[in-house]
Amino acid sequence: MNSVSLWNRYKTHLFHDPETGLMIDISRMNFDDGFLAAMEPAMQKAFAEMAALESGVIANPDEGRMVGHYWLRTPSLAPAGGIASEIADTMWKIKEFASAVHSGKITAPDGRPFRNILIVGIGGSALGPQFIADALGSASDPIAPYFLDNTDPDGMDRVLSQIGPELATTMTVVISKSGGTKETRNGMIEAKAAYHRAGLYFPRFAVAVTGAGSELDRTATESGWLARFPMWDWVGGRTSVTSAVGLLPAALQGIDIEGMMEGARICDAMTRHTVTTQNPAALLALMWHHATGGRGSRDMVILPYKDRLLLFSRYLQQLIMESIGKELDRDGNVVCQGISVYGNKGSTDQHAYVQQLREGVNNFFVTFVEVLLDRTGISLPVEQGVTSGDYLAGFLQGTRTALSDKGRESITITIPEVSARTVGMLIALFERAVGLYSSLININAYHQPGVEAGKKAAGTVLALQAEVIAHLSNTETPQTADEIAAAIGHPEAAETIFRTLLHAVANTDHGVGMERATPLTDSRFVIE
Ligand SMILES: O=P(O)(O)OC[C@H]1O[C@](O)(CO)[C@@H](O)[C@@H]1O
Repeated sequence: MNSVSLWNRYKTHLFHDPETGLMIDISRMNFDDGFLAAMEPAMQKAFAEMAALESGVIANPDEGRMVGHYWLRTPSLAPAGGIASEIADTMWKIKEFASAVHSGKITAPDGRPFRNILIVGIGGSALGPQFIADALGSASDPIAPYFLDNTDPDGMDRVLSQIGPELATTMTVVISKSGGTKETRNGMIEAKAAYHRAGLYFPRFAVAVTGAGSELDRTATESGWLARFPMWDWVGGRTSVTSAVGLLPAALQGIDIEGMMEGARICDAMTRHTVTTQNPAALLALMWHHATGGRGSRDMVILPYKDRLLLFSRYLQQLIMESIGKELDRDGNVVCQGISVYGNKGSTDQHAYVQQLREGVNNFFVTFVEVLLDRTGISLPVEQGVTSGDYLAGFLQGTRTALSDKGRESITITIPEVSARTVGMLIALFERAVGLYSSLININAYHQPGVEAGKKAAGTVLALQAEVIAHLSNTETPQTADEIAAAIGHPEAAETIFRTLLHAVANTDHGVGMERATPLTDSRFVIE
């Protein structure tokens, strides 16, 4: 297509919301004239399903749950039963708590103001808070955020040593919807031990965000933690960023949570529109369908040209892949759906993998995120009449054109600036796009049965490890993995036992030693 035709296509398909400045450009997606019309009945069905979801039907039938993240921004939409007042009360409590911390009404036990928060959580209980903290944080924030989002001991040591003696003025916020996630439980135990080593009484520093009656909730109640905030079963982990999960850490950090909620609310209203071309989330969902054939045949590359949006792709990776990546459709057919999501930021990635995007395997579509405002204040020229920001904008346009010239597709989302409002808007935009797309491909976007398999298998490995250690404790003869497996009655588990013992040998915790052999799998293990 020549540049005049492309310009016409751009003008025809550009979505622009004058109130927020949000723009969605789908002109560089190569759908043909009939595509939108052909998809219209399916899209209308998706709108109807979305309206039913928002009205409180059981939209997640496998778990028997309503799906209510949109209510968080507009509580009046919630069905009767006290949900609206719970949402409002929690918002009020978050703001009160944060302002009491900022004003010094709530202090660390030694009377000094809290200076840091250590957020312990994983998946939806960490990715949203991390994205917001990085996108909207600044050096002048009253409180600095740190995260434990894994059960990696060295990772935890690194974060705790960064905090160092400031642990005495660090509040720990443990976030887990289920309250039983092992990685988060382990992070909490390690954090608690760090306070103990520093002579500090953990409950006076600890806050929980979790479901009522969960294991974490019970721990927090019984130990008298500083505060508890609720999570509800009608909010999914990956859509929980506008609940206490995302709002509490953000409010403590000093981020404008009202602005974020306003942005999300405005976008929610915009994406309820049932005229497809006036609904930016519907346009995204349709483009995903076009690009991937509705079967995930291409990857979604998220390329924000803004450092502050670096973590957006990681956040979206869970939102999209945990929602869409399903073996079965809603009728029980095996469909193995999904869209792979990756990305980082431009122009940095132009010096990494964009070479392949332009010339290599064409198995992706790009979603550029463009931010019009370069920085607060004016920029210095890096060349005659050209700023660093001009370069960033130029690189985005250049890459978009270079890809398009080679028939590689892209969507461009434009926002005026990175602010609490636009970040809230982006979050709501993709939440809705995921919901609409899941209707188009007939899958339940709100459960995650596949995650359970890995958790169960890990439990089996740890139970086996305990048996192996107990067995080795009762024998002085070094044994191979095969011998141990036979001796404990699990001959089928020799490989798992071998791998578990290699890990045990590398660490001093269990006192396991190894007599190396060739091949390595014939090595013998003993407790020394
Ligand atoms: O908040 P929780 O219950 O600790 O769960 C953390 C994450 O684990 C998952 O359940 C599975 O990965 C996610 O859906 C969720 O965001």
